[in-house]
Amino acid sequence: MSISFHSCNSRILCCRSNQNPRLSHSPLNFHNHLQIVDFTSRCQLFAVVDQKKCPFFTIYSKKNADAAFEEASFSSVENAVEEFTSVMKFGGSSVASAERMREVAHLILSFPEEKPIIVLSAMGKTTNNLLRAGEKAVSCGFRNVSEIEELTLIKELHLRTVKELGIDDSVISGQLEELELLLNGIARLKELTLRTQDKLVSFGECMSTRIFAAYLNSVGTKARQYDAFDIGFVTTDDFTNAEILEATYPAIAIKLYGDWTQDHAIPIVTGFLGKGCKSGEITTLGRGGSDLTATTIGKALGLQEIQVWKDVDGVLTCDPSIHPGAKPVPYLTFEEATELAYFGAQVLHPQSMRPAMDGNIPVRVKNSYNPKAPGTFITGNRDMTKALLTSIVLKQNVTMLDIVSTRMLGQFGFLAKVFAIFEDLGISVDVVATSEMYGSDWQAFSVFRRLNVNVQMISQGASKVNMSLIVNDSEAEQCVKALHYSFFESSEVSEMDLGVAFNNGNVEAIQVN
Ligand SMILES: Nc1ncnc2c1ncn2[C@@H]1O[C@H](COP(=O)(O)OP(=O)(O)O)[C@@H](O)[C@H]1O
Ligand SMILES: N[C@@H](CC(=O)OP(=O)(O)O)C(=O)O
Repeated sequence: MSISFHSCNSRILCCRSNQNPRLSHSPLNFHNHLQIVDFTSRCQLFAVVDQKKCPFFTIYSKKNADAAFEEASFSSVENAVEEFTSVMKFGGSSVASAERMREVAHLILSFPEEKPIIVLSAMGKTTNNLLRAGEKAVSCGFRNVSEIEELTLIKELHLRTVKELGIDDSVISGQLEELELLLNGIARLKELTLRTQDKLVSFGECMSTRIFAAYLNSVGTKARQYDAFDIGFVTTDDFTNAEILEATYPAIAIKLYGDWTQDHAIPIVTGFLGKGCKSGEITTLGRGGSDLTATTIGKALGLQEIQVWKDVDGVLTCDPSIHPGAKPVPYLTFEEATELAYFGAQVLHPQSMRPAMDGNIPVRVKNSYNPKAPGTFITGNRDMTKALLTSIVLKQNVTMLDIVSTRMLGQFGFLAKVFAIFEDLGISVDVVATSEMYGSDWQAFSVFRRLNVNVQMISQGASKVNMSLIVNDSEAEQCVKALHYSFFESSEVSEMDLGVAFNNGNVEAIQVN
């Protein structure tokens, strides 16, 4: 068996949903976790949390919750919370300065009928600067920590912002002091573990939310800041890439609703952050994780809509930094959005659609710089009759492995053995194309033929929503532009424009990623 490695490839992906039957998501059944107990019109929320899974985290043990239920006649209500209508997440680019924060505040207050929960990311590129500061602290010597350029940038941005917003810097002075102390510790230890890294980056969201909540209060809009790790965002202890645990949903519903009923104030919640269920330490949900924070809150509270505010007019037909001609995609299904995110569309966090899908809650991707643009509306399913191609995603620097063996013919378990090796090495496999013998009899693409580009592999996703094509890295961006022109810019567009003729003759979906 010979194995050859092709490195420096790119995987190109255009995503188009086929007419999938409506995905049946049963809305989250609160009544497994959360009983609404109606005591003489006062509504209390009880959560039954498995203490074994989250030892440090107890709301009610099953026993005393059951006892409470027996005492009270309770009526469960459809939505756990009537009070909140939506969750609005604003990414780093939307809150990058004092001026942007003012714009976002104005945007929120321009929907008086809404009762939103706000999720914020760190300001601008603060997360990247925190990571770089941590890396420098490992080797700069503890006497030089205060000279780290990125630390200076972070301090200047946040102190300038509070000054320009007219709020007292005591809102973040403690955070900045603690940040410098942590960098000193990293410098003394000459070590930056993933656990420490999560604590380090958490300062970004902790500061942006404190500043924003203080600003809203200063302009007369009552707001309350929350660190997600303190209100029940319970995760695995997989630092830098933690997964949210089920216990999160009832916990945050209780906390946010409970506080609201005591004292109405707009919740301003840190995106991206959680707390490890065993360690009790701060974790992060993976880069771009604030999207997941927002959809988790949407599901937990059974909200009507989840809004993800970015610096682009929604999910676009390709990355605008590759092709400025990219256009907004008006509608997507959760499945399409997940595939696009998974295969590299930076615009959404790969895991973020799951809570929205589970709770069957629509997601709207909007542009905080151009709020009048309709954006992209993501739901369980959509009219596919006119859809030809949805979007093109490019994921660079993937490695393609050709496995050729005459002994593969008719052998069962061959691929299982191959994947067991990948599992042992901790390598995730994006796409697979198999045939009983090597190579493929795919016909060429007219677009690629015009570019004289050799497609090294084609693979259709199991979901039939996407098709991946492997080409050389050096040719990838021109392929994206040419495909984008063929499908989204030239007047005559047909499936045969791509000159695609697959074995089975039908073009379910083509990913140019
Ligand atoms: N298909 C796509 N549609 C929209 N944006 C995309 C796409 N692919 C990549 N992007 C990039 O994603 C960016 C928005 O995502 P992100 O940086 O996470 O925004 P934010 O920080 O505001 O949450 C855009 O500025 C754009 O450059
Ligand atoms: N600040 C974190 C979390 C996040 O989601 O940011 P943004 O919304 O700017 O993508 C990051 O940079 O990954």
